[in-house]
Amino acid sequence: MLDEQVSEQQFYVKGEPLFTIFHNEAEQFSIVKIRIHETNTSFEESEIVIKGYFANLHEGTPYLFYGELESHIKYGTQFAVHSYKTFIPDTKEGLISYLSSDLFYGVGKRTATRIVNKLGERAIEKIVHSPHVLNDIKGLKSETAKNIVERLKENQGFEQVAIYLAKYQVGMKLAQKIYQNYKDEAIEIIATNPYQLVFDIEGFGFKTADMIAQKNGLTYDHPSRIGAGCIYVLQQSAKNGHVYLPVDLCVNQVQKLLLTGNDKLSEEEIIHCFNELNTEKHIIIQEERVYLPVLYYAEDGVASHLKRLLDHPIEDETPKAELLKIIGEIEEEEVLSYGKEQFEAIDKALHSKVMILTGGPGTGKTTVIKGIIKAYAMIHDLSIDITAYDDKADYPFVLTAPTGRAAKRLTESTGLPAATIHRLLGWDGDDSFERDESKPLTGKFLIVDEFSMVDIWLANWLFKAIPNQMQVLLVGDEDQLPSVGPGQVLSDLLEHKAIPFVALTEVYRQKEGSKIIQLAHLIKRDQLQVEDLNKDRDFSFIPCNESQVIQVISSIIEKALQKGIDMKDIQILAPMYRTEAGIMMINRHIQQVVNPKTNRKREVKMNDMTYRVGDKVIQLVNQPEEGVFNGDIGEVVAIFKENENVDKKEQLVVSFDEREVVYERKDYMNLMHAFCISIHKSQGSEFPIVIMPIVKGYRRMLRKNLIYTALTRAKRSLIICGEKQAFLQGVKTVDTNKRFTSLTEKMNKLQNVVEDENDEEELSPYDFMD
Ligand SMILES: Nc1ncnc2c1ncn2[C@@H]1O[C@H](COP(=O)(O)OP(=O)(O)OP(=O)(O)O)[C@@H](O)[C@H]1O
Repeated sequence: MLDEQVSEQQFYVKGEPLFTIFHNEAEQFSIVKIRIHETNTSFEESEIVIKGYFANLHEGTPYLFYGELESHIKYGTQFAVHSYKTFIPDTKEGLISYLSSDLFYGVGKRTATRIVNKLGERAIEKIVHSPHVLNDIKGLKSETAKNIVERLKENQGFEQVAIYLAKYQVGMKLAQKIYQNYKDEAIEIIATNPYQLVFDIEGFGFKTADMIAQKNGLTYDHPSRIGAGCIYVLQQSAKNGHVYLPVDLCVNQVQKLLLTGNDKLSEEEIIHCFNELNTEKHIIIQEERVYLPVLYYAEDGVASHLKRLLDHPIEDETPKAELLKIIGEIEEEEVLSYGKEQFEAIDKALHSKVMILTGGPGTGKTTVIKGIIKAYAMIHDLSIDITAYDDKADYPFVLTAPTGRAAKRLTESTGLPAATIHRLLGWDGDDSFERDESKPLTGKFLIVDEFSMVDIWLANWLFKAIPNQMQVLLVGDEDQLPSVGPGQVLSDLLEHKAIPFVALTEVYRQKEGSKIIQLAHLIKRDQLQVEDLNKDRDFSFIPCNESQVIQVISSIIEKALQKGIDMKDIQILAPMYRTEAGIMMINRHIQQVVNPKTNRKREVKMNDMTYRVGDKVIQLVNQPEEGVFNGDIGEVVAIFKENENVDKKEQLVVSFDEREVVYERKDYMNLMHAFCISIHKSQGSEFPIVIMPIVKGYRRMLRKNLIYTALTRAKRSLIICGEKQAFLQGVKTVDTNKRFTSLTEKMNKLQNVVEDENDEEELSPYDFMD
């Protein structure tokens, strides 16, 4: 008979986890095999599969699970858990094995026995209420004693919070953050004012707060609800790229969001609440604009750091004649003659504190970067060879780009070391960096490639870390998609006009006969005609309708593989995930073509996906501790079963360029198949062969900058398949979703630039409403 820890009306299973069969990290849903110690159900075997939303279950620790038996056609009898808690044993043996379980680091059987001998069967209660009782245990280090108390408190408090939140589908990670933030008051705060969590806990959404509030009877006009609604609206708009929202538009969106049946909040009520949020610094209202503070200060930071840099002009001016001589020598070495724009770009970059270089594909951006580096080195009598510097911190050139692939490309094209911006700045894996004003970057000349991908937050961190004396060159293609994160830093800086810039327009690669480049520039200049889609050496358009697209892609790939082309060199790019010809469907079919099931190849299933050895996969989140980042592409090279490794866990090993990363089942969702990837994820990368389906079903996404970005990823060959009409319509559709940003204006103010009134677009907030 169990003690009073078990409520008699409920079915329970008391037992210890043996291993996890399935774990969904996002939802914290797990299926776990349990060794049964005791149960009041009719289940008679010694082990059972349980399922439910759990906080961290420790193998070997006894738990009490409440719930009910369920019978599943395929999986047999399972126990569906409604709630659970750690089972604290009250027998001497039970307590000893509990205290020596892996829950309490550093406590072995001997120490556990000493604790129980000394404190008796109510040992846990005594420790939690009077931790000093552990002081007298022989051989127990004070650090270990402290750890025991913390784990006990944490485990009990945290479990309660996790159980409470599991009802609302809030996962363990978030529950953990909430518990850390509020400790013992967590449940009280969640129940009485869940909206508070939207302010305090990153990742806790308004919708969840609203759900909890409704269950707990909070009214629709609760002041915290309006505040949380406003934060939610601003967070959502940041996901769409906006740095702020005009007050009118924000009020309107909050009003829509908070509409409950017939209960509509008045504009006055909402504005009143906005003013309070502003006073409490949860939002910033300025000039009829509403900002999230983090974005407001990021924008301010970019403007003021750029001003700081521009206020420290370059001191040595190289005479024109000397520069001409130097550039002439470089032309000889490189066996080319710089075009007029290219010469201007080199000259200006050498004489400017900060310069922006833009240009489409093949206009010579890389050629110019190399020219600038060589000329700078010659003027300042410096070596370009990094091995010539004993201390790497003395190396004058700092090359960087926003993604790993873009940085790698920069290294390949210049022959110089380049790193991602995150690595350069020493990212802590969360929300800050090691490098800033107090520990700035070292070096003399900073070159940032693919700058169109840099959002306002990252730009702020980057500019913050640039010391006064460093020269800066920002390189990008303004016609590409803007950054995924909020802001449009490159185009805002170009609009500001006070930073020197050169736009390269003459196309050099076209001279080598590239149809891809020609198409890119025709799209850029809005001159593309249907005849331009005729077949060429490096381009073809295969007409087909939406239902045929996957079949067509499959046969293109089959033929390519027969010709001996490596699948690594082929990349399918599509704009949408879930349509008939979307990324998910394409991946599923292409996996059959490229890497079909065989008896020899191991595979694992995860929801409706099967990962097989040999599959091409893409990383979906940043995992800096493993050295893999969102967008990295790799290959599944091994799959291990639980009994094949010391961790006793199923494992999937992916080989990325230089490293192998081991994924446990709970991490599989950080991966996806990558035979086809989204155009957004392809930014900053290039592939020898690109296959690009374009059909009317993608209509919602087909925009000039999206198609342009996809097309310019192809290095050697581009195959488009689909509907010509959809393509032609897409390249004519300009992305009118202007982002609300105020960087240009802030820079103009700081630098006293008078705005040209004719430049102001006639836009009102209502242009942005659905
Ligand atoms: N002035 C020049 N004379 C002759 N060839 C040139 C000149 N400038 C560039 N090229 C050649 O044109 C091609 C494209 O140049 P580069 O790679 O520098 O352009 P890019 O703008 O960096 O292109 P992408 O963005 O596509 O990488 C290269 O083969 C380069 O050698």
